[in-house]
Amino acid sequence: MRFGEFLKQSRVEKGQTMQQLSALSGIDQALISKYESSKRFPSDKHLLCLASALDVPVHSLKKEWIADRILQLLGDYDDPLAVLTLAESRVEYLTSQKALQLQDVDEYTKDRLSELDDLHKDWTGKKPLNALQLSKLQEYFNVNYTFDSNRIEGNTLTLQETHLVVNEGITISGKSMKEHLEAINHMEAIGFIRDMVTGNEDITKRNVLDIHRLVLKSIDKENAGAYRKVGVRISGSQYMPPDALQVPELMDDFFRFYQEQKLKMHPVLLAAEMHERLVSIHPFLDGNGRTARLVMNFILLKHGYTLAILKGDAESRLEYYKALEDVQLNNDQRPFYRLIIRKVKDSLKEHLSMV
Ligand SMILES: Nc1ncnc2c1ncn2[C@@H]1O[C@H](COP(=O)(O)OP(=O)(O)OP(=O)(O)O)[C@@H](O)[C@H]1O
Repeated sequence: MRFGEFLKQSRVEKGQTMQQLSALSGIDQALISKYESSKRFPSDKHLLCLASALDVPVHSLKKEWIADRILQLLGDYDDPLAVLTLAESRVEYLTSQKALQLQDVDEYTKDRLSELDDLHKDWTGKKPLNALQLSKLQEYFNVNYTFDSNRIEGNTLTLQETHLVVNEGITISGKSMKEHLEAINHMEAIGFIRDMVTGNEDITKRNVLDIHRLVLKSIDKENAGAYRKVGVRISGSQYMPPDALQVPELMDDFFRFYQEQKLKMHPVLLAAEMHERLVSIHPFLDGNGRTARLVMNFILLKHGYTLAILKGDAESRLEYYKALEDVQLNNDQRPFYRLIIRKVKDSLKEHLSMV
């Protein structure tokens, strides 16, 4: 049934003439006639007026209306089912985000969080560290973090080589310019998120784009700091990131979610959640993982935690990807939360052992 037929049926069932519906809804009778013959589609405002005049729930009218608009959009496109399948996967993703609601945290995760809270207290108790000690610690963890984050992405610089490139300015023979730039850029991006913390800044569209711009600086000028305009696939994964057209809106949701949750969620879960949401939207052509890990670490640092480092060896990478897929395909956040909690714990313990 088309929207117009549905409208007409609802009117006839109520025993109303078109004239009566016009009087009750305040919509011109000629226009109602066009709606009923599906020659025109009502605006949202007119949908509300019609629903109230006919005493039917607005969502039932809206549902028919949307179905018709989709049909109109598909037109004579030669593979409408492919479009609908794609749209369906997006709907699943959006509903799994539960319109910005979070599923309850399970007992096991709560227990792990409470262990973290104790370690966090111990770490806070060590502050303030003296300036030299602090800069040594930061240098050590910045290099380790850069090494592993870039290794996940396929960079082949070793830990030692990463140190030589970023701290000594040495060029490693046999390694590409891109690999050198990735290391240098990542160090700069860590400096940027640390400055954001010092400057009491927060997650905003501008800051996230700036982080991404730094990650791809001098590597991909065209895409650095810009949302993608084309579709992407994540190799080896069944999960399909959303269509490029949806990226700006999903990113607006991402920032809105942060604003709504930042004072409610446990900071470590918030950091994990923002990480997962960003890589699932996959707003960039490249550099999504590195940017999302930097965003996560910004949130951790902002709340007095230390850098959480996801390792780049094959086994750890697999666990990381599998945990992401559990959220994306099975709507199960637990493995990803637990992975991040474990990484934050390892980092706090290692920091504590060094002071
Ligand atoms: N289902 C998934 N399986 C694997 N990776 C996923 C999945 N969903 C999202 N991702 C993210 O995609 C990232 C890869 O995307 P992209 O190549 O754009 O990022 P990158 O920063 O260039 O590389 P990398 O994150 O590997 O360092 C992964 O690191 C991971 O964070």
